[in-house]
Amino acid sequence: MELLEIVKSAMDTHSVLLIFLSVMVYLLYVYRDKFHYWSKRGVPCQSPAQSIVRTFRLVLRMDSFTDNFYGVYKAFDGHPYVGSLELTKPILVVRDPELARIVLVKSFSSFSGRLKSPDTTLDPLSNHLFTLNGEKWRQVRHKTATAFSTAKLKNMFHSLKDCAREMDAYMERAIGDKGDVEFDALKVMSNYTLEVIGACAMGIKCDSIHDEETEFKRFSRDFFRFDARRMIFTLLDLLHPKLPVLLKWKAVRPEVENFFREAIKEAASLKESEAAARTDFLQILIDFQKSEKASKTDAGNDTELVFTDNIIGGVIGSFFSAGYEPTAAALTFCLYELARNPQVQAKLHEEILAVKEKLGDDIEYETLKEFKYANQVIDETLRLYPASGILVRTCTEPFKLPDSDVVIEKGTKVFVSSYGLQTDPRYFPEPEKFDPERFSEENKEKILPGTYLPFGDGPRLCIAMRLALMDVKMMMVRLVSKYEIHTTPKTPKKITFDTNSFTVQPAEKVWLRFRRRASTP
Ligand code: HEM
Repeated sequence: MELLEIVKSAMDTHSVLLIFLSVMVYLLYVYRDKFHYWSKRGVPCQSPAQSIVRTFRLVLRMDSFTDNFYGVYKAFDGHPYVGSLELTKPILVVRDPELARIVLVKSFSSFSGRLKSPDTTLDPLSNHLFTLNGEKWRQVRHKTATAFSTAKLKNMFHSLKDCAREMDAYMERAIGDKGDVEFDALKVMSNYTLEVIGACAMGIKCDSIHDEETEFKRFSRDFFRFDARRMIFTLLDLLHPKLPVLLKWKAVRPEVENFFREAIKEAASLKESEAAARTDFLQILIDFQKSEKASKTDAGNDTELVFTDNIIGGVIGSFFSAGYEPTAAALTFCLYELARNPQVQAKLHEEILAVKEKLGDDIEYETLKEFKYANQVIDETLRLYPASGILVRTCTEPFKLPDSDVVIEKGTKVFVSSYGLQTDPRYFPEPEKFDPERFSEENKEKILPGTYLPFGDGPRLCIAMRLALMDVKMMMVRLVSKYEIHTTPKTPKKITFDTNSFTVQPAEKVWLRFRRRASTP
């Protein structure tokens, strides 16, 4: 029996409690000094027991990441920051907009790290933009960002439209003569966004719209999934950073790694044999690699490439995972809120009719700009459901917190609770109310910097923000122009967050009814 299976079966029994209680007692004894790290520095903090319970709730997937840190945010009202521990390591939770801006933007040089970069030999595909740090991250980010220029986005828009047409055909077939259909919205939107990311990332078809459990779907989900394997990896890493390496424990499962390696190899060899120029991310990364190799040969330089095959694999794999899940969730949450707020949906539909009357039925890249209220709906949705309720940074050089003597030491992780800030009544009155007017032209200006961070902020801001917004907006507008969206008796009254995912995903199925509009032929 594989070690993982043994641990999994153990988790079904009470022995798991016993194991963790023993670990807690052991840790409390061995690391008793470290538990007072923050209180010794005069920083308001969770008690050691609270920190340990919080960490275990996270590792055992009893809380989502967002809720876990939101608990800290709520409990320390009036404090700009809160000390806590990840088992024995100090972490700082930021709950003040100005400090959030300092960490993410103004003092980026002191907080340029995010997660620990995994061992490159043991776990090569785990090295990508989310985990790279320092100069390597800067080089990869700088080059990869060119894949999201306006010209490239315009090209991607054509791929989006092809996928949207396929989606239309799927919806129409499902609705048939009945006039309406009930869908698990996240599933259908995930099928669509995976198809989009396949086209943009590798110029391929994933064949996911027709609802089959394709390998692309399974492995893209698994790339970042917070499953039992990753839970053990996290725990080992927290106990001692060398443990995963010593035990040869990889964050990305070997099957997932092999799948992406093979898929990339196949797509790359197809490109070699094609005459037409390609503009997908993989092609762009391959081109970087080629020019890097050429310039190193010319200069007689044999230093390691930035765009190695492993980095290309990691970037593409992470794009698949980070690309399709949050975009699908954002679309699902938009549709959910539109269904629950018919007056908002009616206003959006009016805007769509007005724009179509002015510019014609076909939505083009330029036309998208006209849908101002659609932007407000998306902005408000991402306020209530940000893809990541916390933004993580690692301190890369000692930093003195403003107006205090507290120095954040190199290596300390800093968590900005974006969900806490975005749902704080001080910054967003009646925070639970879905109100797109908060983002109208005149109200938008009143939003305090550092309180609205759905794509993060600063140099590590989501690299694909413009693509994601274009994708969500186009599909939402298309759907609302053709269908009325309604809740059903099965639609959850309130969204709870999935504890098995790093990103904000609904824990329950979001059932919605799509009814063909009378005016649609
Ligand atoms: C609605 C959809 C999306 C949302 C809400 C979202 C949100 C985010 C957030 C909050 C971060 C962290 C930023 C920070 O730490 O400051 C992030 C980072 C990132 N996102 Fe997205 N994202 C979305 C779609 C995508 C897509 C489609 C891709 C890829 C095609 C992508 C690729 C990335 C990458 C690579 C990073 C890491 C950037 C770095 O550290 O340099 N995201 N995203």
